[in-house]
Amino acid sequence: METEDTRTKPEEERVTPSQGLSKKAQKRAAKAARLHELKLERRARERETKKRKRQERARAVANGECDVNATRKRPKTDAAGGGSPFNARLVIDLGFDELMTDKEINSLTSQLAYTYSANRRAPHAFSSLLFTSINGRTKERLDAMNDAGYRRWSNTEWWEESYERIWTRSFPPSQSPSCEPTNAPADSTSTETETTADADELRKSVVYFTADSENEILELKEGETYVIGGICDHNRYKNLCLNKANASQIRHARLPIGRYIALATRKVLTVNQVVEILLKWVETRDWEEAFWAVIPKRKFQGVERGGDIVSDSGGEG
Ligand SMILES: C[S@@+](CC[C@H](N)C(=O)[O-])C[C@H]1O[C@@H](n2cnc3c(N)ncnc32)[C@H](O)[C@@H]1O
Repeated sequence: METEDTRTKPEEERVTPSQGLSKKAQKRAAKAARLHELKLERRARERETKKRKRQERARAVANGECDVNATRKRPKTDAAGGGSPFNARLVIDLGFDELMTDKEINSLTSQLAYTYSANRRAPHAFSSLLFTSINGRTKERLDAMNDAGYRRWSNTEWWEESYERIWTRSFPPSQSPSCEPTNAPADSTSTETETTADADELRKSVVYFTADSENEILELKEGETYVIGGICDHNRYKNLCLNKANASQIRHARLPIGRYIALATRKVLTVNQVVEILLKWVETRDWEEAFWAVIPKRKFQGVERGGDIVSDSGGEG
C-alpha cells in the first residue's frame, strides 16, 4: 500500500519496498555497479599486462639479451646518476677471449652490461668507461645481444687495441684503432707518438686490479686509470692479470677486502661486482660500506655488522 509520501513524489523517485530505493537511486546504483565492474576488469587487464611484461623482462635478462637494471625506471635527474662524475678512467680489458668457454663468454657479456648500467646510474660515475681488445666471440656475443645494444651505450669507448695504447698511442689515423661504436678520444687522430717521458707519465697513472696482487689499494684518485680484467674464468687462471700487469710494467693492486671482512669463499669477484664496489667507494669513501653493499652475503663468514644479520641475499659471485 502506497503511503502519502510516495504518492506525492514522481514515479522514478518512489521507493520500491523490496529494495528501499527510489527508481532514480536504483539507476544510480546500477550505473555505479557497472562502473565498478569495468574498473575491476581494467585493473585485471593492467595486472595481466604488468605480469606479461615482467615475464618478458625476466626471460630477456635470463637470455642475456638485456641488463636487469637497464629496464628499470631511472630516477629523474639531469645527469644519469645525478651527481658530478669522478674524473678517472675505468678500463675493462677484454683481451682474454680465447681463454673462456662459450658459457663464460655469455656470463662475461652480461657482466659488461651490468657494468655499464652501474656506472650510468651511479651518483658519481667514472668519467670515462673504456672497453679494450674487443674481439672474437666476446664481440660476436655482444653483437648478437639485444640487437647489438652495446653500440648505443652512451659515453663508452670501444677499442680493438689493448689498453697499452693509452700510453703508447702510436697509431696513425689511417689505421683507426677503434671498431664500432667508438667515441674515440679527442687526440686519437694524432700522428705523434708520445715522448718517452709522457708515455711513462701516463703508464704510471694506470693500475691493474687483480686479487692476486700483494698490494692493497687504499684510495682511488682522480686522473688515474683503473683496469679490470674482462674475464670470467672461475679462478682457473691464477696470476693471469698479475702477469699481464707486470708485462705491461704498470702498477697492480687488489681490493682491501681482508681488512674489513672475512669471506667464507675466495676473494675473487666478478667484473661488475668490482666496478660496483669502486663506484660505491667513490660515493661513500668507505671501503667497508662498499663491500657490504656489493659482495653477496653468502660469501661472508657468518659475521654480523652493526646488528645486521647476515643472510643469503647475494647474486652470482
Ligand atoms: C673473475 S676476475 C678474473 C680472475 C683472473 N684469474 C685474474 O687473473 O684476475 C675478474 C677481474 O675482476 C677484478 N677482481 C676480482 N676480484 C678482485 C679483487 N679481490 N681485487 C682486485 N680486483 C679484483 C680483476 O681485475 C679481475 O681480473
